[in-house]
Amino acid sequence: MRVDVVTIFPDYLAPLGLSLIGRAREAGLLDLRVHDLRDWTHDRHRTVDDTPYGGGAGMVMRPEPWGEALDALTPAPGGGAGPRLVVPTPAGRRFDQAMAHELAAEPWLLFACGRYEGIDARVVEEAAGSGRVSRVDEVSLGDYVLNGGEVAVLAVVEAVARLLPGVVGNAESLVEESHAASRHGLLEHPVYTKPAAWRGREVPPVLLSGDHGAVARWRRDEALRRTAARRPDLVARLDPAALDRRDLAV
Ligand SMILES: COC(=O)c1ccnc(N)c1
Repeated sequence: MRVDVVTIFPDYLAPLGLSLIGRAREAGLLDLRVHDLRDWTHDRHRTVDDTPYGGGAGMVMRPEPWGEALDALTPAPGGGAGPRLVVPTPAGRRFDQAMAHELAAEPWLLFACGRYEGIDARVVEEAAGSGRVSRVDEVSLGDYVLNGGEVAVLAVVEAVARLLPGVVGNAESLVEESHAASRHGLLEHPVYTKPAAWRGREVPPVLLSGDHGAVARWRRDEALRRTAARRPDLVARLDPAALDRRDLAV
């Protein structure tokens, strides 16, 4: 997978050179390229923003640098499949594990990191109709505001890259975690490791019992309990299979 990121703070994406994602890049599983939007400015001050039409506080990112950047980084219409353009914004569609899987199936993603009050709306309109990108998604991590899209890109790239074959050592661990489809929308159960007793707190005895059926039932019950307590919204959408304990006869 190729991933391009356009930002006025390239150093913000440095963490993508570390650990799991860094190894994926070294292994050639992820071709990550970070670009400075100011490379597509032409004035002495390398200006990327201006005051908003209609008034109001803050500044808006100018369309010209973005237009030139996207033209430079995407194939001309008819020149082959372009990237899926992803624009992190509080006004976007909610990012979730299902979207992570959707994006992980793409051969090429291009992230546009907005700053200030956002990017001139014509940039996304122009890209969507340009024939240079496969589609455009404005994506939100949740109902809160950041100063820029870079932090969101770090989160989305990690959530997506870890799903690529070969990136996570034990693919099995991808199956068991919260929000994975296999968990029917339940949150993950509590996890424990040695020592069996720590500061007077014992690991739940069922986990030491060796009874795999009882462990599976305990984990399912704990996942349900947690989900009901922390995410009642997910309970409303629960897949009935999540409640079916017949499949726990391991
Ligand atoms: C500038 O971008 C944001 O503030 C942002 C991006 C994605 N998700 C959010 N919740 C905020």
